[in-house]
Amino acid sequence: MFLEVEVAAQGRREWVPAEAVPGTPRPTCPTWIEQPSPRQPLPEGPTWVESPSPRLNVAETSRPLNQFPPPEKARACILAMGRATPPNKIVQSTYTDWYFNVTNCSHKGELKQKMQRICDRSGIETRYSILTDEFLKEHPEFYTPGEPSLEQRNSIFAEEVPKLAHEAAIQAINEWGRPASEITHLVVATLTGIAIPGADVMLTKSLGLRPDVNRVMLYMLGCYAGITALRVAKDLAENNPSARVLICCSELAAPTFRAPNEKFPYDLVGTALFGDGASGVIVGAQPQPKIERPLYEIEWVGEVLAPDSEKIIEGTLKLEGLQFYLDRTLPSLVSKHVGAFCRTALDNAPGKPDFNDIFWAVHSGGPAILTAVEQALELQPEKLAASRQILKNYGNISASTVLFVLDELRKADSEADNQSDCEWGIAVAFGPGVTIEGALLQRCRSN
Ligand SMILES: CC(C)(COP(=O)(O)OP(=O)(O)OC[C@H]1O[C@@H](n2cnc3c(N)ncnc32)[C@H](O)[C@@H]1OP(=O)(O)O)[C@@H](O)C(=O)NCCC(=O)NCCSC(=O)CC(=O)O
Repeated sequence: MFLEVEVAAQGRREWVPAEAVPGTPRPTCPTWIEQPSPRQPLPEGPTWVESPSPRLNVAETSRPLNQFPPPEKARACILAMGRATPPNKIVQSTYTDWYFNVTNCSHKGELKQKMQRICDRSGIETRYSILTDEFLKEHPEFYTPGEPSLEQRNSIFAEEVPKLAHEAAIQAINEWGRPASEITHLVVATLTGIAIPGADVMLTKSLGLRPDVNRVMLYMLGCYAGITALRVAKDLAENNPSARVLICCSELAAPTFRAPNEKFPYDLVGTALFGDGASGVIVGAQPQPKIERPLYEIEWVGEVLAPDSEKIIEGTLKLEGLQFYLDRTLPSLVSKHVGAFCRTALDNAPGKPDFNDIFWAVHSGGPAILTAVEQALELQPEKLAASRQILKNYGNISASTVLFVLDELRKADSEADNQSDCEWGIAVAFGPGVTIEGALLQRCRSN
């Protein structure tokens, strides 16, 4: 315990250990309580009573939770970004025919028309996938109803996830301009399969990182994991002198790929929207002058759970792969809670700017998600141009999406970067929970 005392001779105040101040009672230690011996029957515990959930309104949750570090600490910055996709490009306008054909379901006319309607309204023109004709010929278990495929899927993902992450990481490292051996921490996020050892180990080897690089693996979080990775990287960079954190998000849509089935209409939504892609990001504080060129300073990162929403996005790992349930109410739920969350984030910026005074990197979950955010925040349509462009070119690439949007926004020649005048911005993503996670960023002007 420390007490603030006045140093008499000098008239200033400082913090000293309590025991150094005469007359201060010593803090009492918790007393040891006799426990019943294990042989005695345990006293009956309280029974589990179903209590009404606290029904916290997101707007009412106590904030600020994340106003760390204190201002004198150097903020973490995004120092470089890279992205990668598999070579196989899907053209969305022809996808329905290909999908029903390759899964031997062309006879399911009504379902096929529904899929076509979803694809037409998806806002997507192209996306990327490891699933080619040749691949699916070799792996009929991916679409044969009732055929177990978890083992095959996992062994394929164990190779493909780090492979894609490697490409994105190499781009980021090249842009960063320092050797891979100077990466001190590695944070890897994926929703695609589970491997032991994981993609973090494969990447450490393939990228030539130091064997004592400190690794963190984020499995199965969902689309908000790109921001979670930024949050972890920010903490690591701000609390470890000279740390340089490599983030890799690597996502494939293949875990949920299966033949269309009338019983699971939400499968069609996922199959129409999700694509493959990996993102590499390097984060560090106190950039080295003339070597490192910071892109964004990460001012604040936070997340919040929407109340009573656990069943809105659900994944179930089955022998036939990952079953992903997407409730139709997701866009309206996002719309209900995103405003309070983003206001909290933005209150950390000087002058508390308005939503239309900043740049936006919103997770391109689907056109209905983007419209929900646009309407809830009353954003001018151009504010989500980068998010819509990433959706159009890549689809929803889960955790990588929001990082692709940020990468798009920082490219001065990008069509979507019509917000380069804005100094402050918010990157925000959504996923199971339902979780809203976001970062307040300040654009670095040295670029
Ligand atoms: C799917 C859409 C592109 C469809 O566009 P529109 O809404 O404009 O069109 P629409 O209403 O006519 O819908 C077209 C058809 O899709 C059906 N449909 C829409 N949403 C559905 C759902 N969740 N489950 C089952 N069917 C659904 C409609 O009933 C309709 O069928 P019919 O034509 O037969 O009447 C859009 O609704 C959308 O963007 N939805 C949000 C998708 C989403 O949840 N994304 C987040 C993914 S999760 C994520 O990003 C986070 C994470 O994974 O962690």
